[in-house]
Amino acid sequence: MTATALTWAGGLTGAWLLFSAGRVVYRLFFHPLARFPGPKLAAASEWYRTYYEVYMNGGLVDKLTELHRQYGDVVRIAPNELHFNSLKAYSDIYTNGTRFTKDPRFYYNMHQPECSLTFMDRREAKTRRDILSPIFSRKSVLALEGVVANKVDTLVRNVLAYGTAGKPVNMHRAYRSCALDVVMDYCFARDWGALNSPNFANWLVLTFEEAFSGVLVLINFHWLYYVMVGIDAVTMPFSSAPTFTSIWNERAALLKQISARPELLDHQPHDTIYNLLMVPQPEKGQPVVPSHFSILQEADNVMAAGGDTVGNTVTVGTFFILSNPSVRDALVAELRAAWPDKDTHMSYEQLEKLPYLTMVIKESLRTSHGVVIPAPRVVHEDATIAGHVVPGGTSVAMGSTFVHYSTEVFPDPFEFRPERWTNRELDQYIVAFSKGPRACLGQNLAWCELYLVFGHMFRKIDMQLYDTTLEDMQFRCHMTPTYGKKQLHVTVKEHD
Ligand code: HEM
Repeated sequence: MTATALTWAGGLTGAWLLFSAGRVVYRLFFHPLARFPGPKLAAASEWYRTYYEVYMNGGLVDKLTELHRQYGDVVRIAPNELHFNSLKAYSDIYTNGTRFTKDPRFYYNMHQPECSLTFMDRREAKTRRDILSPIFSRKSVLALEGVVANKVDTLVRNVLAYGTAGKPVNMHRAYRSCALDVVMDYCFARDWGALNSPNFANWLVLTFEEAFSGVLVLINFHWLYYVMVGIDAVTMPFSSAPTFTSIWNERAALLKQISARPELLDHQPHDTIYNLLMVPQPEKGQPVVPSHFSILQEADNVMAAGGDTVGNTVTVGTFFILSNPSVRDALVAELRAAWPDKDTHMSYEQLEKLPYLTMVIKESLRTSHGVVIPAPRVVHEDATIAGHVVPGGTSVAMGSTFVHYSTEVFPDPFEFRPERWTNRELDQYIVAFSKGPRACLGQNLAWCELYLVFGHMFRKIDMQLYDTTLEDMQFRCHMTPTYGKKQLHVTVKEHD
């Protein structure tokens, strides 16, 4: 290197160091959030949050619990971000009437910017929700209940086969296979067949298992996405193994066919999301058909949103029911009394009327949390959240665990106690589906799945925990909770 080049390099490094030091001083003393409590390192740099999210492998939520104990109900967790811990704050941030929008730092970096989950513009988000809502309405779910019931029958049959063979079953994968098969059929009229894969180890179930643990890495180091796409493009021609890209390509080909021959939409076994997305609906704000890129992203989104979440809820619920004999006995007794002959049909609407089953499901949602990472929202103009005046431009959030473990409403929050739900006032504190204008769009479908899976599994199968302890249910806080490698295993035999 020549002397001139060295001088330039030294000068640029010096300028960068000076700029960085000035920025830290600004953030610590002059930034609009400087008056909020929290660790100085968090106020100085985004790397603090990244450290806990990525290097501590989904450890941010545990750290936030510690920080709230130290600093109170609001903590500055990054130069421009606040995290809250109070019931009032949750309602101020997320419920109806909020004007806050999704934070691009988080949602844009998922690299799916044109789907219901990630639209940041409120109008675009509302339009897409209005378009998709009919397929996820209670009416549609009841009309397509057979799709769900069919997968649940396969789940029960295939799980029982392990009992006949005298082998334990990986229930976490069995449940996630069921949820994936439901979403594939319900949204795309496609028989995916994950439930028929040996050991419930379908490649897509395994891929999601890996992908959910990696979401926070991708959000923090978003350039990695392009590396992954590049690797996929180079390796795909030499491999016959299916990937996300192959599903994308297959769907893209289907969209082309539908565009050329819209009558194909009438020849599916039942309506799918394409019936709603592939036609103009000006009255709902969709004057023209969205781009294929956007429709493909939506397809990926519902596929991801519907599998892991339902699977986690039934896994966690099953573990706690089996660990608490009094809960299991009460649930089985209720199901037997209402459904003496298990070979007769039992519908979603009949199961919904069972009070103990309903309380078990609510407790399972509370202890599995839905999306566990605090979902960040941007405050555009100065706003008051739980009595704190928050300057416009700030990113605010509150994770679902902070509601679900609040001792104010849930005494002994780490205990699995379905009876607590006899108090219907508590229903407002189930936030597994989030709340307000961006709450889960698929929650009617999710409730139907939860009733049918819990109802049929516990009426028809006698399960015992196999080599699974409370320790295996400890989760890391990635986007959804992710559990250890051992996973929930049970031994099974048929109930009479
Ligand atoms: C127990 C099951 C489920 C839970 C706990 C759950 C939870 C959630 C949560 C917490 C959100 C908000 C995420 C955020 O604010 O970033 C969400 C959004 C969403 N969920 Fe679910 N979900 C479940 C099942 C499903 C199913 C079965 C589907 C559809 C097949 C679905 C589709 C969606 C969609 C499309 C969104 C985006 C909504 C928007 O941003 O406007 N979910 N879900």
